Amino acid sequence: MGVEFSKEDHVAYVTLNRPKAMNSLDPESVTRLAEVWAEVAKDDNIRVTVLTGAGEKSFCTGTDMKKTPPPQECMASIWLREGQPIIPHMKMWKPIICAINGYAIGGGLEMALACDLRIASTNAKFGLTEVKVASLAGLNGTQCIPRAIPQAVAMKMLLTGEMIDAKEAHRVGLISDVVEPQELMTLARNMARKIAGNAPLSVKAAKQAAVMGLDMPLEQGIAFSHLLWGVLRDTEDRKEGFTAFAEKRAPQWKGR
Ligand SMILES: CC(C)(COP(=O)(O)OP(=O)(O)OC[C@H]1O[C@@H](n2cnc3c(N)ncnc32)[C@H](O)[C@@H]1OP(=O)(O)O)[C@@H](O)C(=O)NCCC(=O)NCCSC(=O)/C(=C/c1ccccc1)CC(=O)O
Repeated sequence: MGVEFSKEDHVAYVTLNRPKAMNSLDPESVTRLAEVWAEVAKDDNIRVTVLTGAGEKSFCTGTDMKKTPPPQECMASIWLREGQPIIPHMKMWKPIICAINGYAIGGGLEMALACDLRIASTNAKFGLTEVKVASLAGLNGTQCIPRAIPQAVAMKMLLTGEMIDAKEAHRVGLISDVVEPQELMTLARNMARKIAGNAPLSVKAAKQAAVMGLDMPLEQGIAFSHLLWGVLRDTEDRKEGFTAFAEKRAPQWKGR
């Protein structure tokens, strides 16, 4: 199976599973990913997702260039019917952690950029290499990489197609943590459990405020954030959070 999907303790694990092809995305994997993200979005038991790749060499090297023929349909009809194939399916207020276990190239790095947290193993390498194969980092790369890291480094990556290693990615802030390959999933699981242990509506609101606020002037962002706080103010979970603190016990979240 090109994509594995499992759930444990409010955490979903999505694993790209074509290690012999560096976990590149063939058409079947793209279709399956859309189904998996739809399930993640609608399952109230899932509070956070870890996206990773099988094996130790590669997270994902983007489009499977050997198994992806040009579609028979013209772009206009595809675009006006369903839009983009990958990133829109990842749009949700539940956080996604990308555990990058090797190469994150082309569409692979673009998927990582669509995640909220990026952690990587020491052997990871990052590149938007589409210009080397006469294509474009058109899933989100041309827009998200200059917003994620300093512009000079972003433009160098976009225009040369050169890769950067995990140390450099950490230095420029593309990833938050770098660990030895054998420690990556432990870190991902611990991070996911920490997030899943927090109040689910608060976590979603924090993501919504941060993501939507990035496109707003500061004053509007702060006003939006305060209104979101107001939305949470009267929830059962907020009362439970304050009561549990006073009673020195762990809170029991209901997600309402
Ligand atoms: C990652 C590499 C640098 C690794 O090199 P290495 O020498 O270590 O290993 P290889 O022998 O090269 O790889 C092993 C095995 O895997 C196959 N492989 C690797 N990547 C791909 C791939 N992307 N497609 C198909 N097959 C792949 C490789 O052929 C080997 O197979 P074998 O010979 O054993 O049968 C190196 O592999 C490398 O450079 N890979 C290509 C990375 C790349 O260029 N990625 C960008 C792809 S384009 C893209 O992602 C796009 C996304 C997109 C944008 C906008 C809208 C939709 C999609 C652009 C697009 O689709 O147009």
